[in-house]
Amino acid sequence: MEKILEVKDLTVKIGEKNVLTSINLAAYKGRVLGIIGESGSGKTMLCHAIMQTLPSLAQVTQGEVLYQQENLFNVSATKLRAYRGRHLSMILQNPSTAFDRIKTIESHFRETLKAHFKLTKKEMRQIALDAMNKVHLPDPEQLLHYYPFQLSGGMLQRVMIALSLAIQASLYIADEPTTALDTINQKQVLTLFDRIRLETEAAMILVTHDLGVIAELADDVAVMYQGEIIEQTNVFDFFDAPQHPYTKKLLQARILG
Ligand SMILES: Nc1ncnc2c1ncn2[C@@H]1O[C@H](COP(=O)(O)OP(=O)(O)OP(=O)(O)O)[C@@H](O)[C@H]1O
Repeated sequence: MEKILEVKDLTVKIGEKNVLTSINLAAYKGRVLGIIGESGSGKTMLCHAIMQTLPSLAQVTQGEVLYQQENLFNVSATKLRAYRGRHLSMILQNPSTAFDRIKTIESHFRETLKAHFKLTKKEMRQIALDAMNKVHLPDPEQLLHYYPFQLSGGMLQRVMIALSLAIQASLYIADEPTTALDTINQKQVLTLFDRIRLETEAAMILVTHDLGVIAELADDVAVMYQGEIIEQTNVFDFFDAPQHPYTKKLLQARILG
């Protein structure tokens, strides 16, 4: 298995409080790592630490985030920006915040592609159309002229995924990507992630509250509790042989629920 990203012994504080304590995890090519845990357990902070977008109050007191062997805490801001747009892709819970409301969908594709590749307008247009077709957006030609506010949340989520596909990101970090969507769109987005993982062999980190999402997509699971990973295992052992009392409780709650 090819390791794309590794977090080593990472501790992050806000004030006196450890929001992340000694986190160790890895994301592998073609595999989905599901991160599950209750509200406030540090899942979003971990995504921010990986993307190097921690709030300014947060202080990294120890540890590393290694992308292809390079510690992201030590790379220059320019290189980091290039990595972020090109290799590490964050799929947000609320897609509307990721778009500029005064720019068309085509402008978003152009800006993203221009930042990383030398392409003609025609080539960029074709890449955008191909990516939108892959995520089953209806009438991509027409959509290129639309503004973000003219699209539904589910469609915007798919445009965001299409943007990551267009640049061929090698790691997708999705923080509760389906929470804001209705059931039909949730299902479509999950199916899409599964296809992307198979077709592109990208690594994925998928943060969720939802055990159903874990069951459907994850290959490996990390359980977070109060800023720590308390259990990390493959998805089969997670459901069939949970070790930690908190994990057992989490699974029990689902059976009862
Ligand atoms: N800007 C901030 N300033 C201070 N503390 C923060 C800030 N953002 C988050 N925290 C704290 O960091 C801890 C981890 O929060 P985080 O948002 O990562 O949890 P989470 O597991 O993603 O929760 P949720 O599932 O509700 O999104 C929490 O105790 C939270 O109160």
